[in-house]
Amino acid sequence: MHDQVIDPAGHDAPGPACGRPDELRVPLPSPAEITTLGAARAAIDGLDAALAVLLERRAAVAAVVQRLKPVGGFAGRDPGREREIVAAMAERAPSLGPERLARIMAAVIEAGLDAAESP
Ligand SMILES: C=C(O[C@@H]1C=C(C(=O)O)C=C[C@H]1O)C(=O)O
Repeated sequence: MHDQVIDPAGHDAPGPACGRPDELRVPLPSPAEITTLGAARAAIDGLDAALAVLLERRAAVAAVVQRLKPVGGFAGRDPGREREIVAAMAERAPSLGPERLARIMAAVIEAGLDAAESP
């Protein structure tokens, strides 16, 4: 279904391949090639492992932005910037579309701001 995956923590569970601490390589499973429930769940577990790494790193970078902006945190929330982010993501994920991505990214952004304020 997809390439061998190397778990950086050395566990058996599927995980993103991290060749270096600053690099993440993820095999993208092909939905059309998945034919069993177990394979589908294994594919989701691999994707979720990569998402977790990306979400944690995104929150850490968003926390840097909060320290650099004149007004950070929830008080400095920037709806225009958030719309730009969603529009750019909608180009890469057209099947999700801007409305669903806006909901997803609102949750991601709020969780990141929350983590920055209460680490
Ligand atoms: C990171 C920023 O601060 C907030 C958080 C954002 C994010 O997590 O992407 C985007 C806009 C702001 O609401 C920013 O202004 O760029």
